[in-house]
Amino acid sequence: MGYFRCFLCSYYCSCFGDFDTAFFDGVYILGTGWGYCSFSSECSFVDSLVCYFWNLQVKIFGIRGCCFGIANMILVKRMRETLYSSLLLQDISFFDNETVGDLTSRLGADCQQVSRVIGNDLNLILRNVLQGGGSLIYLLILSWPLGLCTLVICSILAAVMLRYGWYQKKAARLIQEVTASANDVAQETFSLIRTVRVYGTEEQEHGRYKWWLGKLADISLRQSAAYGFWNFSFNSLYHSTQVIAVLFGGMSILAGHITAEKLTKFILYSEWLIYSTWWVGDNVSNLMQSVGASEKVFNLMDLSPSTQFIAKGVKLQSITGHIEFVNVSFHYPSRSTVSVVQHVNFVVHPSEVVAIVGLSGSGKSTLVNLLLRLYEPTSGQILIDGVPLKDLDVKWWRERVGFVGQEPKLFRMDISSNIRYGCTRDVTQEDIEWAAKQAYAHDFISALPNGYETLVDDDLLSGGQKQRIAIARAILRDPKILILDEATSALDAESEHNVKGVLRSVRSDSASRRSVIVIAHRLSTIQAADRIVVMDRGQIVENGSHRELLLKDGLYARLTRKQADAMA
Ligand SMILES: Nc1ncnc2c1ncn2[C@@H]1O[C@H](COP(=O)(O)OP(=O)(O)OP(=O)(O)O)[C@@H](O)[C@H]1O
Repeated sequence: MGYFRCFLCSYYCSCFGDFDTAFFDGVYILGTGWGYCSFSSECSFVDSLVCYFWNLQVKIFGIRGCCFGIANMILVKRMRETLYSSLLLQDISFFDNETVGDLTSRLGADCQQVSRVIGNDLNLILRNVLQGGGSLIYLLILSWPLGLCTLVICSILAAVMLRYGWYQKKAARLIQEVTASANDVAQETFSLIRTVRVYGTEEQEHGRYKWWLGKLADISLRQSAAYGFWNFSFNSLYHSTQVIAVLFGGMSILAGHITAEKLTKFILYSEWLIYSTWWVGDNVSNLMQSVGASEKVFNLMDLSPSTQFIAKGVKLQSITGHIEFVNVSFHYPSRSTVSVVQHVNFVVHPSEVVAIVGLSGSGKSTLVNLLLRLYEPTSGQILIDGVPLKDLDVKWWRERVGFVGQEPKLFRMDISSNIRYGCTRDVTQEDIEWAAKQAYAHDFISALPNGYETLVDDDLLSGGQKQRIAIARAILRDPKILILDEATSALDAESEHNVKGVLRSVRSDSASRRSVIVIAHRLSTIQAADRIVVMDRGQIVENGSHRELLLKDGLYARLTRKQADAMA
């Protein structure tokens, strides 16, 4: 019996808390964090030794903490992975509505919050519920009227805590939104630091960030006030249990209903109970905070991927490069009332070079976005070799398209890796250098201290150098369809002339010739195109060769004259 009691006591001590002193039905245990078990009159030496090792085992190996830690680590890793891949597979229009700061906050701080729930809060809640439950049972056994009084006080405490937890959840959500907005401001300012410096808007940017920090401080202030109220409630209720215990317990002793020893035990256990309630409440409010923080994370994780990635599309045996826009209209999802492209019809024949020109904002890049399937037409369709583009396997299609955009972006990696980026075939260093030579990038790359191994990012090279690397990237893919959206605007005239010749056909045999769509504002550079499509306010207004369009004397002729006048 002594062994059993001693075992229970030490197990209780080791599992439910690091108590300095614990009473259990007359057995006096000196328990510390290491589960040191003292000898009592009822425990034999062997009993105490077994209990001691049991405690040691629980504490040293920290089975419970270790399990929670591992579960937490696995879960957070999976969460981050799932969230990241869920975001990567969203439609481009999703990113039009979300900010980078917000998404990175979700991946970083928010996932960390969830980790805290799993690793700490749940663990502590479990421990304290067990400890509080044990104390309550023992209190009721000691004296049920006093036990019930303590239970009522704990219930009030629990009610205050629930309210406090609800408030914390709301505050956490607000804090997250405001933090994400502050992050956005900082991210934007640092990425546009050159513009900020040139326009001298450091103070203005500081003010913008400070405004969000002020909002954050405001919410935190209210959170602190709520915490103060909560703490006050706890202290008042905690002391009232002691007052009740001493008052009624003292009267019961005088009446001879309970002994002084029982009252001492009662006070100690009621302290345990109320502290357990406090801990549970505190952890539940943390849990609520984390739930508030993780709600958006879970919503984002639940998003289904873009239909492009779900649908199993057609992979053609070969592709000639015949592109046809059939009555295509489109509006961006974020501006559903503004039609950006209206009833567009035109054809690009295999190996043809077609230039798209027009005033700024007339919808040229939008046509390219549709061809790349970054967005789907609102009506009409695009046919590739007679097959609707939306029926093609999106990965297969993109592997066959080379694209150089207006402002090429480089990844923070070496130049070789940047040129190789997205290339699905095996390429050697010679292939990379060959592509760089074609793009007239080899000379400047070789002049860099580490040559092709030089680490670059979006800020470390000139606009023209970045364009050359992006062109080399496109050339290396050897695509059947090449799209150049102001791809050579930052090159000097000579390089532009040379690069354009290369882009039209990297190899001279006709099998390797490609269809090229080129968008350019500098009209002198597209005169040699097989055909020129002229756009105005989302519609095609002219279509023909340079000579034919000049004879028409329409928008194209007007634009050409204006550019010639400006040069003069
Ligand atoms: N992601 C977007 N969301 C909403 N509207 C957009 C988006 N991208 C472009 N637009 C709008 O669509 C219209 C056409 O833009 P687009 O970029 O196609 O013009 P563009 O002819 O290529 O102009 P530029 O010659 O200046 O590059 C513009 O009015 C622009 O504001």
